[in-house]
Amino acid sequence: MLRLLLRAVREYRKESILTPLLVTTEVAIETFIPFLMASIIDKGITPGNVNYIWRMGLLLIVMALASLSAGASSSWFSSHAAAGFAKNLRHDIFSNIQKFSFQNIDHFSSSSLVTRMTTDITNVQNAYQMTIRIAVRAPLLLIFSIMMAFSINAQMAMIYVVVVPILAISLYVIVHFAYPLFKLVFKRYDRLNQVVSENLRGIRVVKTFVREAEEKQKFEAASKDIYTVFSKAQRILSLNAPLMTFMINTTILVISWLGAQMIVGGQMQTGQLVSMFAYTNSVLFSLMMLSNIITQLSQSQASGQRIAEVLSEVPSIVDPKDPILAVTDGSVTFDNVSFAYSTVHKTPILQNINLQIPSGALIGIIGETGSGKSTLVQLLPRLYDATSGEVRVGGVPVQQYALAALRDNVAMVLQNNVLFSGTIKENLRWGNEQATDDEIIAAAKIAQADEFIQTLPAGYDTHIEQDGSNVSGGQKQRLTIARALLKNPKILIMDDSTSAVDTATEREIREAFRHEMPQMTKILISQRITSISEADQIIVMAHGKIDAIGTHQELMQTNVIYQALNQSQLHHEAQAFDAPSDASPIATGGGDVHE
Ligand SMILES: Nc1ncnc2c1ncn2[C@@H]1O[C@H](COP(=O)(O)OP(=O)(O)OP(=O)(O)O)[C@@H](O)[C@H]1O
Repeated sequence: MLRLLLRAVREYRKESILTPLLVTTEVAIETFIPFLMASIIDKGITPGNVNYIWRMGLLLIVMALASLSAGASSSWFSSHAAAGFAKNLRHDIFSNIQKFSFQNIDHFSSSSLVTRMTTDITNVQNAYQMTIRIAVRAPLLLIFSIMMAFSINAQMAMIYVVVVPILAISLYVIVHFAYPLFKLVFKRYDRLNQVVSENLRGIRVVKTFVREAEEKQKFEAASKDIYTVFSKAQRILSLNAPLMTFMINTTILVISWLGAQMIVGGQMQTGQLVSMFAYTNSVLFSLMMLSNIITQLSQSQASGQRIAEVLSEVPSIVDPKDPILAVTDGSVTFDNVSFAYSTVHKTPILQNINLQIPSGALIGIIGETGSGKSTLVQLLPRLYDATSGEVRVGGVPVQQYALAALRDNVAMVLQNNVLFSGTIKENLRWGNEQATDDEIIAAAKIAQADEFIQTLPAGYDTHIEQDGSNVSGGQKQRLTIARALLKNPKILIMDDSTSAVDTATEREIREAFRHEMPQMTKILISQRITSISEADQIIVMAHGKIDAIGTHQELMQTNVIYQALNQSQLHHEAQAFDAPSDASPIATGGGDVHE
């Protein structure tokens, strides 16, 4: 784990090395100062040697200044190095996430990835700064002070041999119990992030369904969970402070008592006792620092592990060794394909799919919800890879293509596709950065988006808000279709992506597809029979299998599921027709069904 994280030090190596070097200088000078003080007292003050006091006093000031500047610069370098290290870590994680397949993202969940990129990185940044500065300073101060104390009075310094191991063992026990709780805290943070991001993304739905109170409850439960675990961990850690204080006071008491005896017995001088106090303070202070470091590092260890997990996650879908860069046509073959989302829970979502789609065909896919329609088409641009069997596009197994080439040629429009903040033109150019204005308008015309874009005050330069919140559901869908068309793909998949478009406009889109892009294979997934009834072939999916393939007429004759779907939709339409006009869900020409 450590090696993986430390790769992010990179250009901050110089600062990371300079910091401990400066800290060593600081500590070496700092521990020599009490020794000098003792000698000023015993050789200067006690015998009244003013000259000695001046000389040593001056040296003392120089040493104090040197220690101060070494300390200050080490502190500056350490914060600079830690901030840079965190910046690089963030960059590395983000770059790796960009390579993740859907499967990799499913593995972590997006809210957990957010916690890892924010809270966890801040923890590791603090830990790094601590490691290169205080984690060097504390043990050095401990060792140097013990050495100096032994050189002054070995008998008295023996007290450290008792105190240090007692504290070390108690610290180990405390951290041992606190560490698992900190690991748990971060899992709770994931949950909190999930609640918050879900709420913010769905704020309109929350308000429409008046679910604010429930959402608040969900948030409070997640927040309380963090509080409970965190305070339990802190309760264990809080044992640390009284233990330290007890040990410090006992040690000072023992040294005072022993020191008084020795001075009276003539085995020790006053200056030496003063410096022993100073070293005792340093030893105990460094132990306190060490205990803080250990507890802090134990918290950060959980964060480090979570970051390392993301960094070491191998993208499950990558380019092959000698990738094919061109897709020759839009034909599709599924050769005995089965698929399961998780390698752990192996329940197959698709089972033994065999399918041949000729290039340029218009294919409809229908089936009850959860029957595997979206899963089936997601295998084409390799959003997921088949668990067994082979998926071919243009006669070539999809795994043999360069991912960019494959995805440029297999465009997908999802039901809830996303628009980004920027102008309409900028959004459409996601499909093709080089697209001319004429090409953009042509694609928008096919997607039946041009008409409404022209009515907007700034036309194609109209600004789209984040998530496309200032356009209607149907307008958004038409823009995302235009964006996909600009790729000029060999295969266009529309996964329920006209669900919010009224039926008349939807028909115009289909007509435009037929006339303007006959070479392109078009795969339309829909819940509405009217959306796919004109397709060359319709695939009926049920429970992850193909139940039937045929034209609308054939399926109406032979397929029970298709007949049932048709029947229920006719029934719904009739009900809608009978209903009072202001309650009618049937949209009329040009309007969209709002989300
Ligand atoms: N990322 C995922 N991880 C695990 N299971 C999933 C995932 N996506 C879908 N599933 C499961 O796979 C099954 C098929 O889902 P899929 O989205 O392919 O169905 P669908 O026919 O497109 O449904 P709908 O018409 O409602 O969109 C469902 O049982 C669903 O719960």
